[in-house]
Amino acid sequence: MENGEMSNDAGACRVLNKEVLSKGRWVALNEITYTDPSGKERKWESAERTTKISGESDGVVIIPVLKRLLKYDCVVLVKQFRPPVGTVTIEFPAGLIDRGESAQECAVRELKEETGFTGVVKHISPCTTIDPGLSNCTVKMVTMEIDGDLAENYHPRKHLEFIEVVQIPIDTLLDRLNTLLNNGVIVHSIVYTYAIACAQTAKPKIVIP
Ligand SMILES: Nc1nc(=O)[nH]c2c1ncn2[C@H]1C[C@H](O)[C@@H](COP(=O)(O)OP(=O)(O)O)O1
Repeated sequence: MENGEMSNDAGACRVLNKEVLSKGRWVALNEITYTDPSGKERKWESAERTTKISGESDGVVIIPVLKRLLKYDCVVLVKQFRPPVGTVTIEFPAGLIDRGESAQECAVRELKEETGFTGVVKHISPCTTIDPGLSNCTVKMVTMEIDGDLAENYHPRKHLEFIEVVQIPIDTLLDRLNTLLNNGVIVHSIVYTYAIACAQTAKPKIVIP
């Protein structure tokens, strides 16, 4: 490309520098200098977790499905007060990966801590971005199955007292989330997206007249 010629190639964008503007115990505010698709130098303010381990996901988000004999499959969600939004949220169980821990180990530990359930990991996604306009935070989405007919899952005892566990049949998830939203709760986008996907792919119920 000739000097001064415009390009719209996002692949040509580069981060040139990252300056830490402020650093707390958990989060840092960075100013990133980068080149836009036309080659022009620009700045971007960005948050970064101080717990970040280079090359690793910051955390896991777990999609736990509770299966019981003769019962509808339920998705297991957690309800808790979140200071940044100043209200109660409905989220998938989630947490930060500890140093030396795998995503699989983290998911099993966090599910137990937050819900009391013992689950089996079925699938782990690659690193996915959570809010790329705001931060470089990444998570692996971990699908887990909980056998609700196992004795250890009859009366699950969670370790975190301020978290409420909510079990919702998957075929009613979108409706139930909308009801919760009307009552002042904020639903995490990942949960809402999952609910839309479930609703849009659900097989129509057969009604026998
Ligand atoms: N952004 C944060 N600010 C805090 O003041 N404290 C934070 C932040 N992120 C995490 N934490 C603390 C709170 C917990 O004691 C630990 C672990 O959180 P974890 O359960 O792994 O993750 P969340 O479910 O997303 O809170 O870190």
